[in-house]
Amino acid sequence: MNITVFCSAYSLDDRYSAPAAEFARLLGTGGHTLVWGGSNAGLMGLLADQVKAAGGKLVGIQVELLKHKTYPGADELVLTRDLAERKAQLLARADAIVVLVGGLGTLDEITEVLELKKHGLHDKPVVLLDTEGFYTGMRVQLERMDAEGFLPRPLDQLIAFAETPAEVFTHLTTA
Ligand SMILES: CC(C)=CCNc1ncnc2c1ncn2[C@@H]1O[C@H](COP(=O)(O)O)[C@@H](O)[C@H]1O
Repeated sequence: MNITVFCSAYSLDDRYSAPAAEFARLLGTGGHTLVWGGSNAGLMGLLADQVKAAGGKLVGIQVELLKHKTYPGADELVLTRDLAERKAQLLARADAIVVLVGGLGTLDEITEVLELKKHGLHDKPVVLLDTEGFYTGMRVQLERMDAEGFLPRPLDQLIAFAETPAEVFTHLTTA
């Protein structure tokens, strides 16, 4: 399976980096391909190292403006002109999307993927790994949208929430 992953480009402490590394190992040992932003920075670089060490493949979708941060060992590297084209490629190359902890870049990516899914423009599984309750606030917001009529489809058809890396793969195999 080609799994597109959105996550932080910053180095984070063990509470966040250990579950990300475990997720990456499961992805690699499961024989999957990591499709990601193609960066060597922070959690993105750690993810790529762990997937590679576990025998998985790497497809990087990097953007021209950040090409100096490109991960050197990807099996395939795509260079896009701008962030919009990169987001389109990250989605196009995915069989499923997994979201780990991240900042504004991650929020931008997950919002676009959910908005397109809302409109029926794709129907790929989206799983959010909610490490350390990092996404509690976003989940509360999404559940309120769901409960009060702001979404055309039930929330659980748009996104699944996992608390552990193993649970992410349970969602992906039953999706
Ligand atoms: C100087 C530095 C840290 C460079 C970061 N270099 C980057 N290289 C590739 N993709 C990125 C980069 N920064 C953000 N992104 C995109 O935005 C997300 C991370 O942004 P953030 O840290 O969540 O907000 C990633 O999923 C990725 O697709």
